[in-house]
Amino acid sequence: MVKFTPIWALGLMSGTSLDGVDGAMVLTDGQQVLDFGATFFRPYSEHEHGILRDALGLWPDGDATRLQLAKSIVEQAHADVIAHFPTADVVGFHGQTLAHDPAGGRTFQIGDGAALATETGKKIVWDFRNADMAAGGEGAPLAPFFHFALAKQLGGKEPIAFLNLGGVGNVTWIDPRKGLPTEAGALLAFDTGPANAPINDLMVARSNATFDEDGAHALAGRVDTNVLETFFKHQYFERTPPKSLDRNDFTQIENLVVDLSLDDAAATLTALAASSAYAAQMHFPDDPARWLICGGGRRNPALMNGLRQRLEQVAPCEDVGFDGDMLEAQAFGYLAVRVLRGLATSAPSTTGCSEPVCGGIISTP
Ligand SMILES: Nc1ncnc2c1ncn2[C@@H]1O[C@H](COP(=O)(O)OP(=O)(O)OP(=O)(O)O)[C@@H](O)[C@H]1O
Ligand SMILES: CC(=O)N[C@H]1[C@@H]2OC[C@@H](O2)[C@@H](O)[C@@H]1O[C@H](C)C(=O)O
Repeated sequence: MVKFTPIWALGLMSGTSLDGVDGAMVLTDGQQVLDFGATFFRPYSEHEHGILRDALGLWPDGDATRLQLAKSIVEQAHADVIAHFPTADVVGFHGQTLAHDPAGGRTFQIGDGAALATETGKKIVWDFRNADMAAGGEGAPLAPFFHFALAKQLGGKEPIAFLNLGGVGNVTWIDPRKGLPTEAGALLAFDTGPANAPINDLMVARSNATFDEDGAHALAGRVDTNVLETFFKHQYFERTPPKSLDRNDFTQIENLVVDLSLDDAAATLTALAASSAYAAQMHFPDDPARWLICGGGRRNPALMNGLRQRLEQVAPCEDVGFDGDMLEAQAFGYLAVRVLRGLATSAPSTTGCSEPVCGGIISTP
């Protein structure tokens, strides 16, 4: 392995739930993760959230006014976060995904990294997904190489899985006995299905809340097993990975629960999210010895109960010392350093690209 000097990278992530921008520092040489640093969360105001929500689904040739509004909110919010980290050597800027269509070979993250470099005076690595798509990949998920580094750090000898429960769920299966993430059999990664997005959409449509806090509604409701059965007829679950989703790929689920009470609908959508993770397992080479859960869904006891009923050895990633709110942001800091060093950020087993890809644009101030 070539030796690189470790640097502090700031990773920035604005996820599909549109709640705000996560920023997290990670010390890395692009291979090992040597330390974690400070973190910061900059929420979107209700007004900003509304504008971003309104822009979801737009492509670059969409309504220019809505796009411009969303773009300036995303860039300003990220500049605010960068200002909290004057010591960052480089910034990994994911941007905000507005639309993702892997079958059509296109993905769209809003936010101009070159403009951000000029504004903040920092070296910015951005546009992580397009090179992977150009090489025939899904463009997502991209956190798996970071998950691999974390699994190596844990030092276990058995396969483990990281499950991220954001708006959409994504999983990385890892064999930590392999030396490199690009090695055959080291990784398998893909989006599992809907996670929090349908639950949030239900709450927005039927209550004054934006999410089912602590799974209160789901815990009070009953799961409709007929809906579960209908849902799992969707061809996505059978499809061989790698595969990825757009946040809005499963919006028709709302129709499946329209006749249920709010509590029963929440219970059913929460069970769908848990069952999607279970369905993922059939694609793994081996059952993992442990499932480490990250993302906001790990705070939902109904969802965690659902996972524990279906899977062995489920634990929030805090149990092994990781920060489940910041893992995705840290991942993009880590990937930024890999891009600086010319190392791969995705592989055939993580996105379906034809060969390992080093994806990302480097913009200097
Ligand atoms: N206490 C809680 N109870 C229930 N659900 C919660 C709780 N805290 C967070 N969540 C859920 O987690 C979501 C946020 O998760 P997260 O921040 O991981 O999403 P994201 O990073 O935007 O999404 P993605 O990973 O898909 O890009 C919230 O919208 C909510 O649905
Ligand atoms: C296109 C896009 O932005 N996808 C996100 C989204 O949010 C979760 C899931 O869908 C995952 O595929 C990805 O994010 C994570 C950070 C990833 O690329 O690993």
